[in-house]
Amino acid sequence: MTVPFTAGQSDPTVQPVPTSVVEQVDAADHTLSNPHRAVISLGSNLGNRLETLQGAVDALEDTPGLRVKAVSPVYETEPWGVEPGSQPAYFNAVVLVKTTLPPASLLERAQAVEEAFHRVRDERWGPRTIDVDIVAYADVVSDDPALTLPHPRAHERAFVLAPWHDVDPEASLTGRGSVAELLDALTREGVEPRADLELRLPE
Ligand SMILES: Nc1ncnc2c1ncn2[C@@H]1O[C@H](COP(=O)(O)OP(=O)(O)OP(=O)(O)O)[C@@H](O)[C@H]1O
Ligand SMILES: Nc1nc2c(c(=O)[nH]1)N=C(CO)CN2
Repeated sequence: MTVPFTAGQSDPTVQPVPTSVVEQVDAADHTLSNPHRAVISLGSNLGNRLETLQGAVDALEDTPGLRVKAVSPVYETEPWGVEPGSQPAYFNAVVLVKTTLPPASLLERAQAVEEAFHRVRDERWGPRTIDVDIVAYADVVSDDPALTLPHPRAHERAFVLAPWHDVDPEASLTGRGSVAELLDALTREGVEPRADLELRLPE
């Protein structure tokens, strides 16, 4: 007669799992069952800007583990950080999402969406068909250059804060203060709402 091993007792093939591994698995499980809010900024100043922004919203919604909860109005904005008149005007918008993806996977997905719209990277702040930036992910603060959170320049960009404020007037940017106050401190010149245009919230 074979006597089965009693779990956790004398089976020599069962090795103890290190506490660090248990903690990592628990953290991953927690993330999976606990969606986080994230704020994503979209910008386009080449090609059919509205169509591209809508394509990016739809591609985000098609991401497993991500739901788009809100889409902001569209703004037409002067290019920020470059010589005036050197680039076409942008369309900008912000989307609020809930996601079970960890921050690094969300960035990967954002970059895949940029690639799908043939975003070319040559000069810093060069014109682009689409830019997908992670403005904030829950209350995560990170100075990792590959993914800095919140986005290190979001607090000084009215083209991010104005649409974000429209969809979440109570929002705050971790470590910086309320979006409403940050926006008050900036000029809105060159950041014009385009009430004649609209992005659809995917069904
Ligand atoms: N919060 C963030 N969102 C998106 N990319 C980030 C973030 N933090 C760091 N990065 C890194 O920044 C790198 C450059 O990104 P990108 O080319 O989109 O910059 P940019 O949009 O031209 O400028 P900016 O960062 O000022 O918006 C990316 O490869 C990415 O790894
Ligand atoms: N108006 C505007 N200016 C920019 C934008 C943008 O989305 N809108 N994105 C940049 C790099 O992320 C640099 N400058």
